[in-house]
Amino acid sequence: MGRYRVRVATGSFAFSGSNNQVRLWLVGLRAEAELGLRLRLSRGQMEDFEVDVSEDLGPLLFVKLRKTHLLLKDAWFCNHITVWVFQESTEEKEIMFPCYRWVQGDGIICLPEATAWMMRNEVQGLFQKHGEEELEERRTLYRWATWKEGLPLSVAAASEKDLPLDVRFHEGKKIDFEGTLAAGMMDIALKRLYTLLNSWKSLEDFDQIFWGSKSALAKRVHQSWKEDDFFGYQFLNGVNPTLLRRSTSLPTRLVIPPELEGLQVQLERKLQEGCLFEADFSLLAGVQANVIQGERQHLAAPLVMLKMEPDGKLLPMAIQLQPPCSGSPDPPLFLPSDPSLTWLLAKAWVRNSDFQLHELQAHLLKTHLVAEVFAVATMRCLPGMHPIFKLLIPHLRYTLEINTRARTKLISDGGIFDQVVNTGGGGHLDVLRRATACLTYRSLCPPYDLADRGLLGIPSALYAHDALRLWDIISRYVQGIVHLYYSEDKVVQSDPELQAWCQEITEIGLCGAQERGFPVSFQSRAELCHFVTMCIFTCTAQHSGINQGQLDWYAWVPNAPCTMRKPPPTTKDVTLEMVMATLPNVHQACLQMTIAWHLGRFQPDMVPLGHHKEEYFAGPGHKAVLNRFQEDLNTLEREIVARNKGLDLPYYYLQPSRIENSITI
Ligand SMILES: CCCCC/C=C\C[C@@H](/C=C/C=C\C/C=C\CCCC(=O)O)OO
Ligand SMILES: [Fe+2]
Repeated sequence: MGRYRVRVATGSFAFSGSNNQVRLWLVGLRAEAELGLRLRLSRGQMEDFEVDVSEDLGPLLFVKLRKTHLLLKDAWFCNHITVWVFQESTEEKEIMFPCYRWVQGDGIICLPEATAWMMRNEVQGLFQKHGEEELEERRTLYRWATWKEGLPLSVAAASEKDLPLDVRFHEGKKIDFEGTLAAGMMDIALKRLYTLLNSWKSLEDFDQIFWGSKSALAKRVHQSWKEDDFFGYQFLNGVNPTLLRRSTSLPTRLVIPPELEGLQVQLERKLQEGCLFEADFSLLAGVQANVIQGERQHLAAPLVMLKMEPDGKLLPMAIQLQPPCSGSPDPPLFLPSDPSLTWLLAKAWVRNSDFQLHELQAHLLKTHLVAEVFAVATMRCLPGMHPIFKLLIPHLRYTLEINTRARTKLISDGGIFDQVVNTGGGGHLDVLRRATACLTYRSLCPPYDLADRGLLGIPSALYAHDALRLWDIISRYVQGIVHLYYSEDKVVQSDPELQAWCQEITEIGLCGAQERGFPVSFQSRAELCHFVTMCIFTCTAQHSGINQGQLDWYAWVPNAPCTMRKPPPTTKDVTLEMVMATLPNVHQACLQMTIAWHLGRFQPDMVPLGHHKEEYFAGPGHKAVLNRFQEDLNTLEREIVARNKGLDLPYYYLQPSRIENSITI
């Protein structure tokens, strides 16, 4: 017997409230009691009421709730339920029952109290049983599917409408996503009309479509895209900082003709000095190019050699557009000393190739699709009371829906890639398969990836610096939470749900990725923390570092052409007509600008890294860990803002306030 105060918190986004009636039960170790209330819950409200219960319930384990409707079914989003227990001679006790899910239909939902996992082996196994039943239901809701062979598995959903309501865009996000896309398409129509009667013969003609709100950096790209140091800078701190590596030898594919002996000497000298770098796009070699409106597009697989100057600038030394092919003449090397249009076209080919590997390998595969594997495995293997579920779930928000939309609109038959990208038409799937086949665990962990690529300790490598700082901050946060639950390595080893989660990611979701360094089990807290840090880093910092730059670097199309309509040059006599006939046409350029803007813009309902409002954990320990995380992020924010003040080109993609808490776009 006792007096209870109950608080019911409803979500604050559109349609969270419900006109249906909601009934509640308190379930204790010794008994359960219906609270006899018929609640109608309003959006964004916390509604309190007090009840006296005659039975002796014992320690509260669950709250059960059930929504009943007379006529209209009206889903309700339950944030959480909090119960205060008043008993004689004891302090009032607050017990939290997190939910953060839609309550649909008239089934009974059972919410375990927030610290249930700590008692999973006690209370007559009630929590264990609840977790098993929960996973049984989740495994029917979240099923693996093979969208295309050779790619990571995805969630089974033909379109976003097939996804469970709990992982769908909330109404505001959906309206914003679809509304701005429609506005972007209008933009294209206007630009097409405007350019209809005008020429498309010079590079300046791209100015005709370069209007509308532009970031300061996009305007700078428009100004400086032809400059060699600006070209080199992008490999370090542009939209795709994942390809550059310090050379350890001259690449075997680099064939230097005798007449360029001087170049050979320079390259070798830079190699000896440790300041020779390379960007190798060999992954694109032999990929079938798209056919757009009956016009064959073309692809290259460049190699770029660059030198790091003492002032931190990265300058191109030579570009080889295609790898040597036996039985064919050696491919020409394009040099900064070539005629300006020739050198500019060679750089444009590199930028087009970088567009392909950035969007397909660095962006789609190594953030979106990998995050989707984490999301599906988490929903299938970890019950809501599991600490790793609670730690990860805020970083998986909206990812299943944005990826499903990408599969149906972007990389689908007739999607954006088929419409305007030179790897479209099936080549993009070939690139995704090749990239998946060489996707390593180390490449998703900046301390290893940057070391392997020889990019540690370079003052002008701002992405590298900020990525390492964020990795350490996230790692401390993960360790703080994990150590609250796993007191020693044995507890990790003996957690079957955790081990199943790891195995499902590596062996099923990533299709046997143990061959590429991914773990199939966790033998220690350190291994668990490293893996979960990689998950959160990928879903937050890495995606922000790779996604945001589309707005800045892809708006001026000649800097990142989505397609190339003529073959790569094989001689040095290049004309402006060749350049304009090669770069995207008006329609292709307009669509690129619209999609790049749509995907790269700031999301209106974005949640900054570490600032999710959902409270899955209970108890002072978690709050202290989360507070420390937020303090560390604030410190880094100040560091980056101060650093950027002194930079000609500020790097802000990994500024914590600009990092979204999950992959939502
Ligand atoms: C040309 C840019 C390709 C970017 C591919 C990389 C990652 C996927 C992307 C998510 C996209 C999600 C949905 C598709 C968005 C717009 C297409 C709409 C086209 C249409 O409706 O006609 O990450 O940001
Ligand atoms: Fe994205």
